Amino acid sequence: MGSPVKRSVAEHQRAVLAALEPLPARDVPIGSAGGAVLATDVHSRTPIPLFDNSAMDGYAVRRADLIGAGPDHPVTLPVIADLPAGTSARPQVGPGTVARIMTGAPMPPGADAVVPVEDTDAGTTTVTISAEPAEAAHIRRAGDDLAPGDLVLRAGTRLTARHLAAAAGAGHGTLAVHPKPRVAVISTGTELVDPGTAPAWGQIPDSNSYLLAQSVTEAGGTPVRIGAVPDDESEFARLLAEVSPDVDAIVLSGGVSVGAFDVVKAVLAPLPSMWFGPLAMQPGKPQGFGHLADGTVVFALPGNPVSVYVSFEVFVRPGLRRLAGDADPRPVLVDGVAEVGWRSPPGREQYMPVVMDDGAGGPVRVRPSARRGSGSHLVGGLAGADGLARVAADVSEVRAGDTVAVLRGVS
Ligand SMILES: Nc1nc2c(c(=O)[nH]1)N[C@H]1C(S)=C(S)[C@@H](COP(=O)(O)OP(=O)(O)OC[C@H]3O[C@@H](n4cnc5c(N)ncnc54)[C@H](O)[C@@H]3O)O[C@H]1N2
Ligand code: MOO
Repeated sequence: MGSPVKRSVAEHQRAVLAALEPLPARDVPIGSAGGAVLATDVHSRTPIPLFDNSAMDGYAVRRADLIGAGPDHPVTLPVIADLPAGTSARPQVGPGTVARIMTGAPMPPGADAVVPVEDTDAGTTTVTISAEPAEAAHIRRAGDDLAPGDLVLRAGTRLTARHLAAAAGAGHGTLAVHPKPRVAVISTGTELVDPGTAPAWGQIPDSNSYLLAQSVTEAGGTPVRIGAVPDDESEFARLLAEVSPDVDAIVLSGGVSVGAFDVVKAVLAPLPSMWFGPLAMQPGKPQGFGHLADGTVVFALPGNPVSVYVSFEVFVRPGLRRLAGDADPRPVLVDGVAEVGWRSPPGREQYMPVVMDDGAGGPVRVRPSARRGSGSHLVGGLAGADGLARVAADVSEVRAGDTVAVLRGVS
């Protein structure tokens, strides 16, 4: 049995992204659009502000009535209306009169400035004003911010709180977004038990389905955690058929290597739409990717927990972000300086879980987070990892002081 040629990490990442397209856009209420990627440009439907309005609680006045007013020359005028924010009244403010006005209320016709209440005696039938307002004082003009038709948000924006506020202010109750991918998570392995239950001899807790479900959430998807299933081919095939109509993607762990009971490979490798093969990567060597006959995307990851974490960050997260509409979902790496040295297997691109020390303004410093390095079974050490240091396939040893590329994890 010879070793098949290994695909590089970059080739596999390209193959994954090339096979995926953003999910078709749909209109959703803006209250549900947070975190999604906008599918179309959004323009303002109205001017912002919508109408000239007061920036202060005070009095809408005709400035000409108050030329020369001051503490030593107070001017007393009748109050002809009371205008709270939200009023539909539009009283005419004639010469020698004022209207009491609150912040956000529309400026009444005839008035051309606002005097803050602090510069008055706060009267309600007549008011004594002891300041001369500047021209157009404390008026917020219609369209100061945006004119109708102005661009508010660009297609491709991942919507955050401030984007939603701008869209709402511009008159939009719904937005066209790429939906969040729904992603089923299934762990395969007869040895797996639910965490917290006592494992019998030979059994271990299923950690992968929890890692993957939470990773899907953190990547902006909606996880459907099925949990652990035994290595039974017909049961596994039935489960896939049952789950796939309800989801956009399925992330599997385990059963993709060359073992005698590798159920994922046994059931899926015969499909022409699935690719299986070794990657020149450590950890994460055996992988599968493709889709089921109904189009559901499948990521088949190796079972070792660190391999699952690394494979998610390098392939699955970018893939899910592509489904979610991100134009360039490839991971962003930063430079880090190795605090200690470690070994890397020749011919495989290594992803070493590392602690990242951001330092005080200096370069990021990194060191392996697990006592025993990048072993793919070291699930305990994952908890201390802030990111993954990438070591090129042709490098067999990282020395203290070397610069490595680091993929920062979700914190
Ligand atoms: N003869 C060979 N054996 C192996 C090779 C190889 O090239 N030749 N590759 C090794 C590498 S590298 C990896 S990675 C694993 C991948 O194997 P599988 O994807 O088939 O995974 P399993 O055998 O099902 O499990 C591997 C390991 O991970 C544990 N595991 C599985 N699922 C979970 C889970 N949900 N939670 C926690 N731990 C899990 C499982 O018990 C095994 O210890 O193959 C190597 N072997
Ligand atoms: O590829 Mo395996 O994930 O190295 O342990």
